[in-house]
Amino acid sequence: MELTSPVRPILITGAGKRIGLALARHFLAQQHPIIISYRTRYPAIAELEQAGAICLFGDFSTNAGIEQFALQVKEHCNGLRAVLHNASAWLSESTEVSPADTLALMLQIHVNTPYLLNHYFEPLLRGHGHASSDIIHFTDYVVERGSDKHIAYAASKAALDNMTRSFARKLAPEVKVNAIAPAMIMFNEHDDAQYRKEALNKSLMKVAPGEQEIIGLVDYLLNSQYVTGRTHSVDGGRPLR
Ligand SMILES: NC(=O)C1=CN([C@@H]2O[C@H](COP(=O)(O)OP(=O)(O)OC[C@H]3O[C@@H](n4cnc5c(N)ncnc54)[C@H](OP(=O)(O)O)[C@@H]3O)[C@@H](O)[C@H]2O)C=CC1
Ligand SMILES: Nc1nc2c(c(=O)[nH]1)N=C([C@H](O)[C@@H](O)CO)CN2
Repeated sequence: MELTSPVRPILITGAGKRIGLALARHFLAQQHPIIISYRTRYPAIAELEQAGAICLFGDFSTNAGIEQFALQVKEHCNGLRAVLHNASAWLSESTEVSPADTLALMLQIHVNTPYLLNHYFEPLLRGHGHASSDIIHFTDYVVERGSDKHIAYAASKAALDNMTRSFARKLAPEVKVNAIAPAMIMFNEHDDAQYRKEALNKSLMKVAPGEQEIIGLVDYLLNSQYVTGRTHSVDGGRPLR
């Protein structure tokens, strides 16, 4: 993509699989330029490259890795339409990883990464007019109720939720900043039948809706001229169970 492309790309982190990949395919289908980060080079990365996406390696486990990715992005564009902070790891407390390391890993991907990338990309998001750019933080339903098995994960997502309001105040009115707080959207391959049954029973709607539910909300937020600083739940009525 030419640096002078009139259409600013949408940046999606962690877009090699699942929700991030579905978002990447969605915007490519709309002929909107995208830049994605990947850590593992899944087969889908080649598909995205062939479809015209700029796919950049990004390992956010260190601050140096975050900076390296940000500098690569700046070499490929002189403006951004949106930054979708999708990259995440759903770590539970376990005997294999110490509590200190679990907390550090969760804070690194869910706090350090969006915090630093928002600062690196501010100049690329600003300067394009009123409500012309967006940041979307992907948080989680557990921000509002906690989790006894994913304590560090929930705490890090709660920090990300708070940063939504801070960055909304800092960057308005040029840049809107919102959070999407999903509950069960899609299972992981290793989820067994019993887990799936129990997980579906936790919401009123009793389904795992899939990526399209998130895509529709992202499109709504990108098209809004007014909505900012808010967390948008996608939880099937789970709080009401
Ligand atoms: N799926 C669901 O039902 C729910 C999802 N969410 C949130 O929605 C978002 C998307 O969910 P989902 O698609 O399931 O996400 P995944 O768990 O599939 O992870 C998304 C991507 O994040 C990347 N990633 C993880 N750690 C790092 C890192 N240190 N550096 C760079 N990339 C990294 C992974 O790369 P790699 O594969 O190479 O490790 C992966 O491709 C997440 O923020 C998640 O927390 C919230 C609630 C429910
Ligand atoms: N990074 C991820 N975060 C989360 C995932 C996931 O697969 N990757 N999955 C969930 C669950 O679906 C949970 O919402 C079920 O109650 C949460 N976060």
